[in-house]
Amino acid sequence: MWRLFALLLPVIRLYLAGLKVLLYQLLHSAFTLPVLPSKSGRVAIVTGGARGMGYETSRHLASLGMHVVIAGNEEDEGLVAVKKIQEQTGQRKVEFMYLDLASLKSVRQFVLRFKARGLPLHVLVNNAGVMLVPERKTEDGFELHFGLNYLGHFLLTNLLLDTLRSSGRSGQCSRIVTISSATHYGGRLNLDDLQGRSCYSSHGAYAQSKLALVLFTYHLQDRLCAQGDPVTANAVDPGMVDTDLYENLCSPAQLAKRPVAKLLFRTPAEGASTAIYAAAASELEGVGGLYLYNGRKTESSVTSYDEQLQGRLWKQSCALVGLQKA
Ligand SMILES: NC(=O)c1ccc[n+]([C@@H]2O[C@H](COP(=O)([O-])OP(=O)(O)OC[C@H]3O[C@@H](n4cnc5c(N)ncnc54)[C@H](O)[C@@H]3O)[C@@H](O)[C@H]2O)c1
Repeated sequence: MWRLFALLLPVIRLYLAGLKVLLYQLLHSAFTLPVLPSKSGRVAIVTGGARGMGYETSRHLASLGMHVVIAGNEEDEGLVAVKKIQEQTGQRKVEFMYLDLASLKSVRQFVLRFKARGLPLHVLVNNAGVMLVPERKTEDGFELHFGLNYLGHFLLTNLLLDTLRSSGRSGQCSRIVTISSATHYGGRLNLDDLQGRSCYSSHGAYAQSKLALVLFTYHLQDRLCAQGDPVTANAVDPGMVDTDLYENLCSPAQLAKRPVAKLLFRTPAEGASTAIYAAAASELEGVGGLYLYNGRKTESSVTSYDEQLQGRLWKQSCALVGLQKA
């Protein structure tokens, strides 16, 4: 009985968070991006930039003149996306680089290849993600949602920090934009069981990974501030958006989702607008540590502001990915 309850609770929490977002989307129109300044000569990496919101983010940043690196694990899809963006925006400096966030080795290799190019880095969009995948492990043995959505981005960001730092300056900070989700409000972070071994729930695992990304963003911003680095870190909640992310919903939920998505979900372009805003808006110059939803600063969950938890998660994450400095 207790086990059934423990399994159902994360499902209920996730669907409640979803319902709240749908209600909001029913009553409010999508955030409209203001005209953004040219970003010619600047470089961005967008993880999972080949489809969904990542594609829209890559396309928009390229249209602002940025050199965009789409970092993803599906090469064919990535190359098609590059071609489409080049044709639509006229920006030739759009490229695909292989990155599998479910492999720490791949993350390290990606960073080495990127750094070997000698390019600066002004914007890192931690966008890639998976949701509700049946229990699976990453190459390194981590629960997939935690390992890919969170730990992969944790390592990627940390390894790219020196380049972000040296590419930014006062008045023109480099920016880290990390895509979280409203599901983080229902997320629970169990530092003694981050891999969900005691009672696995894909719903709980997804929500936990998205909560971990908010905790990470706030702690990262504090560290950047303390060191006086010209880099900012913000978290973005895109709302509910009609993308392939929902492909792992069970069949009845898929059937129910289709008409609801048509009516109430945002399009990928609408969903990406807050991430693009965080990456490029002049109003956000030098501003970090925010949770942005529908183009505005919003309160994230009470747990996400727990500084002790942020610090403990950071330390544990360093140990898990093999980073020396905690
Ligand atoms: N769609 C929504 O309603 C919604 C709501 C809240 C948050 N989000 C978040 O938005 C982000 C983008 O999702 P989306 O909705 O555009 O979905 P999507 O499925 O269209 O895009 C996900 C991207 O992640 C990439 N990816 C998956 N596994 C990867 C791996 N191992 N290595 C590298 N890249 C990998 C995919 O190739 C794809 O490009 C995700 O982080 C998701 O959690 C989405």
